[in-house]
Amino acid sequence: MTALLLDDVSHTFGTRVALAHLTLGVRPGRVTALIGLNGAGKTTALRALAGRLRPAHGVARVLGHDPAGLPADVAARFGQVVDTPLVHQELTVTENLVCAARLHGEPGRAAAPRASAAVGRMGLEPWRHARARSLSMGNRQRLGIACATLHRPTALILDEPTSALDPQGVVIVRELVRELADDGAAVLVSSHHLDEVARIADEIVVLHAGRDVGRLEPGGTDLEQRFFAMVLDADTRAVTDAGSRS
Ligand SMILES: Nc1ncnc2c1ncn2[C@@H]1O[C@H](COP(=O)(O)OP(=O)(O)OP(=O)(O)O)[C@@H](O)[C@H]1O
Repeated sequence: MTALLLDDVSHTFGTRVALAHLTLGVRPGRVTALIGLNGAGKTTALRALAGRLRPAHGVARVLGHDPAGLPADVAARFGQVVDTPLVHQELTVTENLVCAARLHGEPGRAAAPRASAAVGRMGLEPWRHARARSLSMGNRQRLGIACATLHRPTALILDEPTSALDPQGVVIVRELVRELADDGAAVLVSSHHLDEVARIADEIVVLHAGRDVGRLEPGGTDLEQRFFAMVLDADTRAVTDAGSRS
């Protein structure tokens, strides 16, 4: 079964095309990376899966359901960090994690140990009792990822999860994502960093101007060169198509 699905999804903001006929699916146990230049459409694709945007055309599905109205038992198996993390600024790190555990259906007695384990896992011990609003950007990102993953989701979407992280945080997130996938989760992650996603992804989808313009083999060589060749080729085709229409 495809756990995360975008089927022929298109969306525009005014005249600006954000997504054009994007189809992709992530199966359990797989990590798919969406890679593209600024404005390529990565966040829009993830917002459609997070239920934050209803695409003008096409279908988004999380574990077989419309993400805008996930049943509670399905929401409890889903994790996401898209746009801003679901973190309450006035709560402490531990309180946020307990809250996230409860929201994802953990019984009361299990929430505190889950929160404690997540604090350790994400390297947040020194800030365990700090309010979220006082955290640095990187630690806020660590907390957001912890809140989205401490219930061990079977479907997970992460929008640029390492953008604010130091090298230690990058390794922590890399190992966490790979571990969840190896335990059977379907993970869709967006990034600008080819070398980073090449280490965790089973498949790399190149998005450009809202379109899927090709796939890169994570273990392949010259990824950067091949990425730019795909983007250039897509731009050349777009200009040629526009010319032949006029
Ligand atoms: N709320 C919005 N209103 C208007 N235009 C939008 C909105 N959200 C996205 N866009 C436009 O849609 C296109 C895709 O944006 P999106 O944020 O999905 O790209 P991205 O690949 O995530 O970019 P980045 O790497 O910079 O985060 C861009 O041209 C962007 O300007």
